[in-house]
Amino acid sequence: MMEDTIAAIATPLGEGGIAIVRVSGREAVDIVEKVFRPVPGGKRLKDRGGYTLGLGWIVDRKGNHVDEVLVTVMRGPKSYTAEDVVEINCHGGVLAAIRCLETVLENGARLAEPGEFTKRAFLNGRLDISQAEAVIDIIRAKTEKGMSMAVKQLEGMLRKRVAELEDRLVGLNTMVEASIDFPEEVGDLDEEIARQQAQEILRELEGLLRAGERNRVYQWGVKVVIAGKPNVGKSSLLNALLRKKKAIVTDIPGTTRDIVEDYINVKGIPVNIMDTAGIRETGDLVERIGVERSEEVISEADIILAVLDAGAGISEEDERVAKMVAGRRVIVLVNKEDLEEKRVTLEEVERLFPGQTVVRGSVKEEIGLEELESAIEEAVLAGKVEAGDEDIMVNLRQEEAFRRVKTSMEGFLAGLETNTSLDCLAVDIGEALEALGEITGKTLKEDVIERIFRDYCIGK
Ligand SMILES: Nc1nc2c(c(=O)[nH]1)N(C=O)[C@@H](CNc1ccc(C(=O)N[C@@H](CCC(=O)O)C(=O)O)cc1)CN2
Ligand SMILES: Nc1nc2c(ncn2[C@@H]2O[C@H](COP(=O)(O)OP(=O)(O)OP(=O)(O)O)[C@@H](O)[C@H]2O)c(=O)[nH]1
Ligand SMILES: [Mg+2]
Repeated sequence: MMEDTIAAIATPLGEGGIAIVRVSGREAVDIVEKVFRPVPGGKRLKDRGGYTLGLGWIVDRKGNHVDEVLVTVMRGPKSYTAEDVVEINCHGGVLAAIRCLETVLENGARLAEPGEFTKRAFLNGRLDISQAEAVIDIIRAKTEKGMSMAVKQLEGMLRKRVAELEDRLVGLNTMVEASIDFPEEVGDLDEEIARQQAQEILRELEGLLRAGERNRVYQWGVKVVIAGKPNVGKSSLLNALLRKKKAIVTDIPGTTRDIVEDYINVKGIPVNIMDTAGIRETGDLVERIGVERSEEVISEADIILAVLDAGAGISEEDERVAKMVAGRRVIVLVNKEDLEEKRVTLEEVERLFPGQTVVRGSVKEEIGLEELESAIEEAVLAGKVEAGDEDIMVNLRQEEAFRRVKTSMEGFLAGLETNTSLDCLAVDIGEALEALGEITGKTLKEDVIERIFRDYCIGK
């Protein structure tokens, strides 16, 4: 149990219906008791049962009413942190929340660090670290899909899978240790069984790593940059995908100069989409800076949407764009297909962007947009979709640990082949178990734990 009692505002600072000041720790009830005055006939906090609400006033040292509030008591271990928690529900104004918080801090609570409530839930064993990490993923989720995967993680999806792996490893370890400790009784290690077990563990690890890599895009999203020469319809495309008139569209080449960006949801993938200045040689200083910026963001894109103008035909400027994006993941949109006179052939597009996905359409007539979104999804998931992969999330920290488990298991298998000593095999398994423990937080070092929670919001 932690020493200090911590407090923070758990809701965003701004005008709203209600704001919550959360207090957690051994003295949570005592501290709030000092500043809470129940309405006549209402119970004192000490006498309240867990998970009940009481109406009253928060009063400061001078006896002034700070705000009218509802107070919830949740007694540990039945609370978010597994400690005594008191939540003060005050009116949703910035000052109401700050004044209630100050009153609690003046009476012995300390301001909580970012993520400290969740950290306590972890340190007190209510959540493992993969579930604690899921809490922040839920808060930051940008699409339904990202949200639903984070919720599964909070429910303990990865925790369960790691526990199963751990069971298998412990089983394998028992086999090896028994042969070391009681060679007469159990005899030599049955290498065939050990090999099979290790291979099964490896297969499971590979599945988790694959699913993790694929599913991370639903959490983090991708950066898609619209590129092309002036006047092909890049800004029109941005607006069409956003379903709002965000960027200025005119028939004057060189309209866009700044990068215009926003987020769209493409089949559950959060896409940061950017419109750029049309690429061309220009004497206009402002436009030239715009073109430089385009080149910069193009170089950082995950996917480039290269737009061509079916009516204008291929020009030197298109060649320049093609060179710029050669070797990258590109989706080509041949735009303005609604025009009578078409001057762009598929052969030319194929020559310019060999092997890339081509979509023909018209932003003006809203033709080809669906196909474009599917092409984005395909490009993002290219090579990553595998039957049997599930909605499991594996973040980079967890992935790194899984890779170490994998390396140890490969070492174990190699050891079996070369008849290494049993002691060496036991070391491999020990290392695998240690790395696995980092995923749930069993064997995490203090500084890593600190780093994980530092990214959280105050009050979480
Ligand atoms: N007002 C409020 N709303 C909130 C939270 C909160 O802490 N306060 N939460 C978080 O920020 C989330 C809810 N998460 C929670 C998870 C577990 C427990 C809890 O008390 N668990 C105990 C007892 C469960 C029971 O009643 O049996 C336990 O697991 O032992 C509370 C909140 C979202 N909404
Ligand atoms: N006929 C036709 N015109 C289009 C289509 N898409 C865009 N346009 C027109 O093409 C012109 C240029 O569109 P923009 O979206 O401003 O082009 P841009 O590529 O952003 O141009 P810059 O910002 O100058 O690089 C506008 O007059 C649009 O209305 C289309 O599918 N068909
Ligand atoms: Mg534009």
